[in-house]
Amino acid sequence: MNPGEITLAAQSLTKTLGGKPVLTDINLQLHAGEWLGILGESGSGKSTLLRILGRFLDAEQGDVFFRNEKLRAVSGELMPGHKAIRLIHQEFELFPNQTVEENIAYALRFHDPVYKKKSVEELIAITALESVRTQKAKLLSGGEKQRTAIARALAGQPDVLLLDEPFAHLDNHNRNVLATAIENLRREHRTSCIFVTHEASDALAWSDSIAVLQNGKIIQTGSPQEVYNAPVSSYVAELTGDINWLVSESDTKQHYLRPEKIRLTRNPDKCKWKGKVTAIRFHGNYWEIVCTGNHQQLAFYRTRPELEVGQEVMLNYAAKDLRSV
Ligand SMILES: Nc1ncnc2c1ncn2[C@@H]1O[C@H](COP(=O)(O)OP(=O)(O)OP(=O)(O)O)[C@@H](O)[C@H]1O
Repeated sequence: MNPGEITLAAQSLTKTLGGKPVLTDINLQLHAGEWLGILGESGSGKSTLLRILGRFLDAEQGDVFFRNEKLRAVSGELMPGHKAIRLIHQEFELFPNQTVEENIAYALRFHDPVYKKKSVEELIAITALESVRTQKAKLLSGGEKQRTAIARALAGQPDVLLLDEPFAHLDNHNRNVLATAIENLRREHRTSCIFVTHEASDALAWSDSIAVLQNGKIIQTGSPQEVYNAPVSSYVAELTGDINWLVSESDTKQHYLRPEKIRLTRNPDKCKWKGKVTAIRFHGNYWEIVCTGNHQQLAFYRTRPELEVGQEVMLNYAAKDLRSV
């Protein structure tokens, strides 16, 4: 597959479930090797969209294209799904009484034994499953089950991987292991992927591009930096990270400042906002300082605990960082 080639595309997809519009006029393009994150709140239609793209569900209107070829309706196929597009559900659907190796090998059952053995080894290494390779699937942790499902899907050498909330319910250790597996995947397999998540930090960290889904509509697409730094609405601004809204008497626009753009200053000439510290919250690798002044609240971050509740602070920020929507 050529880099830049469009692997999977959705054109004007519309879906109603239980009489309710769940997806409206969805247009998407996934390029070869690209990771597209679909970011949306619970109920925004993410799983439904993945099921349509993975060929498990038909849209009422619109089409799905794989390498420019319009795919036939799922209802007209003997089996749902598509060989080149692998959807990994949140339930993983492993064989519970088979080991990790056996679950992966099952996907390679039509290959010769030498290739099969080599592929299983490679996939176990990529997904960091060495320590549980002989364990039955039913005894695996959620993160291990998920990586086994990813390894098994990769065994079929799909062009597109569809991941439903890959980071949900993972503890920090399993998140880091999955992160390493994803990095291996991107480097060694160049697999294209669409993953859905309700966590902005995951979408920002793992996507080449992001599509924001709100009530079944894509309201913004762009690189993680574009979506974070130039959100199209207050909804996207708040969905993608912490926000301070600043009231302005001079216009009707909404102005905001990301907390990481705010600095402390001792120089009254540089002070743009004055207030008192009202709360200090420890987040492990940083402190969140909440201040109140002139009937407004503002939060910013510090890496050292040098402030106290009740202390007066003067704050400064660059004019370009005061954004408006
Ligand atoms: N079979 C169905 N019948 C009726 N409504 C449905 C059906 N399946 C999903 N829905 C509704 O469609 C909407 C979108 O569901 P979907 O599972 O796609 O959202 P989601 O963004 O993946 O949510 P979550 O993050 O909570 O999994 C929800 O309001 C859901 O209740």
